[in-house]
Amino acid sequence: MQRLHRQQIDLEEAIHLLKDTLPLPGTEILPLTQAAGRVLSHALAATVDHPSVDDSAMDGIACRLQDSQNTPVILKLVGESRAGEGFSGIVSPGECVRIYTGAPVPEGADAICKVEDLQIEGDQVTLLHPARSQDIRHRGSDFQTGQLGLQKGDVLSAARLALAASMGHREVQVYRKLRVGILSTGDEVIEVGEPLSPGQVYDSNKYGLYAQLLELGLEPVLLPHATDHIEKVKENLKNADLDVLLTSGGVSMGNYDIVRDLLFSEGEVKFWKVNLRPGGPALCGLWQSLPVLGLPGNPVSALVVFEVLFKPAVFALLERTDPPHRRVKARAGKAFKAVPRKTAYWRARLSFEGAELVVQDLNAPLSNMLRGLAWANALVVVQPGAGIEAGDLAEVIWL
Ligand SMILES: Nc1nc2c(c(=O)[nH]1)N[C@H]1C(S)=C(S)[C@@H](COP(=O)(O)OP(=O)(O)OC[C@H]3O[C@@H](n4cnc5c(N)ncnc54)[C@H](O)[C@@H]3O)O[C@H]1N2
Ligand code: MOO
Repeated sequence: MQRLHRQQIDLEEAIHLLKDTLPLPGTEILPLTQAAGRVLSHALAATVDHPSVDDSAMDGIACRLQDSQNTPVILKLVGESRAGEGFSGIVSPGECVRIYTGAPVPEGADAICKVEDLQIEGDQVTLLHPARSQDIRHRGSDFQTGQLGLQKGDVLSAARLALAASMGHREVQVYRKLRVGILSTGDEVIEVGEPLSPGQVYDSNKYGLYAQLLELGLEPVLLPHATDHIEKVKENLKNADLDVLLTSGGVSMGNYDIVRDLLFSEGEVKFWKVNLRPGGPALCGLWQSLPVLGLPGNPVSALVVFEVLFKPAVFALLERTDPPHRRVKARAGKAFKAVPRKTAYWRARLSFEGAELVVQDLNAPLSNMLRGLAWANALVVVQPGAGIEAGDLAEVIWL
């Protein structure tokens, strides 16, 4: 068995080691309708120019700029340019063409006067205000053929999917979703819905982690609950076809901490214990080449370690171009205490007081107090030995 003693490491190092333990998922090609929220595995370049021609930004008339500056002025209407069907002639001096938004600007014209600034009577158009060249959208002014529009690691938001379509892509190549097993351990942990005897607790971690995995765009796989016996755990892992395993419970100093025992006796431990509160006993390693992240059993610890360790590691693995967290500075409404040698992540509530962001403690400091986490919309980051006094500016992760 590997020695049960391990040096505590900092969170940044833990994120790095975990990232190096996770497998890079393969890729798949998806139609745009199935790609929302997925991460691009390749950059995307435009296959067309956008706009594809010089077109009008306004409904109005197209004319020559030099004909239209001394208003009012009367121009002769000689035709029409509609979106999809342009005017085939040339706009000569003193002439104009009716034009609509998105329609090609005809040859000879270099300015647009919008319909609100015109009076049209038969083929006589009176411009009440000068036409503007700025109301022409030039070919390729949004993007040109070959120009990179999206990068590897970009998450496909609504606007990016729209951009992909606009650039001419019906399908995109994205990372497959990692299949992540969720395994709860602990003899006292029972399924919600069953009668609860004293000393038992409902399995909340399973559901919290399930939702966190969905939010992260991964595929959660619920495994049957394991009792505190190593053989049972191994049995549950058979045929599970996983890329990664998240366990909860059984990683601390108890005699029945089976995840810890499994990795130390039969696996390869990458790290055990992180300078973190909550979540100090987090454990990471390989078991039969399966990456395992052992989350502490305490419900707040399990979900916070997912948020501050697992999530950033997945972002780094996929080289996502967005940061895993929105970090802001906020005025502390109350003091937040430091923990010796550990970075603390206190559950808190962030809100605007006037123009200022203020962060309040939720008075639920213990790692079994799920109510506090459920109300929290922020984590206050307190560096070791550097407590935050009421009124100080605090570093905050906005959840
Ligand atoms: N002597 C020491 N004891 C403990 C230490 C330590 O450093 N020295 N660390 C403490 C910290 S910090 C944490 S966090 C916990 C982590 O313990 P485990 O990961 O081994 O978890 P368990 O002992 O199995 O359970 C802890 C706690 O959480 C409840 N639990 C477990 N699973 C679930 C679940 N799926 N849903 C809801 N609640 C769950 C369990 O009933 C326990 O109350 O260790 C400390 N001890
Ligand atoms: O650090 Mo343990 O994770 O609560 O309380």
